[in-house]
Amino acid sequence: MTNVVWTIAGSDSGGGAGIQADIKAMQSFGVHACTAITALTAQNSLGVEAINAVSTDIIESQLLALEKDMKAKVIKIGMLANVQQIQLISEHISHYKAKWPTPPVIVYDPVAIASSGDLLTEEDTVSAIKECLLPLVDVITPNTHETQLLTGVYLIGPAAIKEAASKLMAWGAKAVVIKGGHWDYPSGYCIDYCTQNGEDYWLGNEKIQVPHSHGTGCSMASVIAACLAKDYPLKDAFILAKAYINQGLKKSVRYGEGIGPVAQTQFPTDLAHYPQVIEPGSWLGDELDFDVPLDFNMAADFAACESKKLGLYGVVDSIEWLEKCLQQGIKTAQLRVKNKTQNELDELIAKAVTLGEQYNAQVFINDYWQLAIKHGAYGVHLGQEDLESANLVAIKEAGLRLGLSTHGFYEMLRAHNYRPSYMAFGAIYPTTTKDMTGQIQGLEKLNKFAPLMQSYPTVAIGGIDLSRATEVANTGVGSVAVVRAISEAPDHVSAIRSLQTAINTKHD
Ligand SMILES: Cc1ncc(COP(=O)(O)OP(=O)(O)O)c(N)n1
Ligand SMILES: Cc1ncsc1CCOP(=O)(O)O
Ligand SMILES: [Mg+2]
Repeated sequence: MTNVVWTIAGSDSGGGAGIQADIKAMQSFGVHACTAITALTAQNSLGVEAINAVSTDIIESQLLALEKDMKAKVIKIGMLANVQQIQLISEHISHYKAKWPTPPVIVYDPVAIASSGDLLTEEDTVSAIKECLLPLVDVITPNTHETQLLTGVYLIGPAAIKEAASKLMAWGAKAVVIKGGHWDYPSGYCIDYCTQNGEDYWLGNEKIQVPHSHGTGCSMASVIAACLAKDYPLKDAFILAKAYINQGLKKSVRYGEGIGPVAQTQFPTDLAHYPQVIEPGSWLGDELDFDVPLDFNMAADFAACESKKLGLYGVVDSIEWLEKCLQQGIKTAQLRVKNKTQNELDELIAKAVTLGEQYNAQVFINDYWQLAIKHGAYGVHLGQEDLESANLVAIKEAGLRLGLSTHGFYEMLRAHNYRPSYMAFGAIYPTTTKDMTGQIQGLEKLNKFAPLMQSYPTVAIGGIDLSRATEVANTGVGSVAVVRAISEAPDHVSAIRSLQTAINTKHD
């Protein structure tokens, strides 16, 4: 079942949208696409000439064949041509959710209007969608026209987008992605919105002005489905889908005389295709009426580290261990202490700073940025949650370096807004040092993070030991951060030497 995704959708004879787009987009993200076709549309780049809904019997035969042998981890639903089809699909999905050992995740792209402006579904379908299908949907991905059609909310601004999403969730959808390709708010920009578990995510970039955008909606939903099948969190799937579409728009070419298809490419590896994570205080944040953040929260372009490659990075919880690491020639280290009193912290951090200077090493202080500033530390390491509370302006003005933790693509792009001194990716492997449940990234993702963030010094952390150090370094990440691989080693001197050798050893 791993990585099997079904698409239940209409065929587009022009090859740009529908089933044809879905298969190609899913393929680009390394999942296997199975299909159940709901309509045989006759269309080309100029418009839709016929719809030709497939009978419910024929749809059902496709679903039964797949269910027997190729159960899906994620099911993406696209064009449903009439009420009977909506009812049939809803019945089957209810059955899968109740009976399959692992219930499938349902991504519903409520395809209603083709990019040519033609209606693709009968007009009486909206109430059937709300009553039968939405309660079964994990992620719904309408564009702004479809959102208006389903909710009746006229999308005059961000508050209306949120209101419409709330309606979709009140009808049962667990999460909502509203695709902003047709929105033009603010003018000249493309803004997309996602909401899940009470969190809002907004992405934006300048509109890519190309005529060939046919299939962008289907492709975006398909990439989301594929990424969910690969266990990416929705916010990461959202960002990757948007980057994939941006890349496809830039690479699109003319086929036919009208609106040609978005190009189906590959995993986006160029940062230029990625959208901006919109945060309070940014220009787009202001346009979207985000609450203005505290002044001290807005800072970017932190002091640079000595070199791009930080090498073996020892993360320690005592002054004794810090000195042992520095004595063995480690040049990047972090004092990461928890549960100490203010007086203890003051003394520890002062000592850590002195040791760093003595050994000419880059010693970062985890969490305690005020004391790091007070004692003139080399730098501080902060987590994503600290970004809202730490005085980033004071850290920057004091000339301290800033290292930021990231767990996934969304957090990485968010961290990029601050232009930190280095970017850390974790947890790469399971670890017992810290509870990282649901946040294990693995080597495949690290292989994507490191080149995307190649303008920064990069650090990998979490579960790295001698047996894994070389494969981690081979991703191109410039530093390997470890806790237990040093502190729990029977002989820390030889452990440090072996780790140093392992991360400097490239093999194919
Ligand atoms: C190099 C490096 N990367 C990540 C972390 C984790 O920092 P944070 O998210 O602030 O979590 P805690 O360490 O405070 O538990 C780190 N410390 N160092
Ligand atoms: C602090 C931290 N942040 C992400 S994983 C981790 C702990 C890494 O410890 P270890 O190297 O022992 O797995
Ligand atoms: Mg921290």
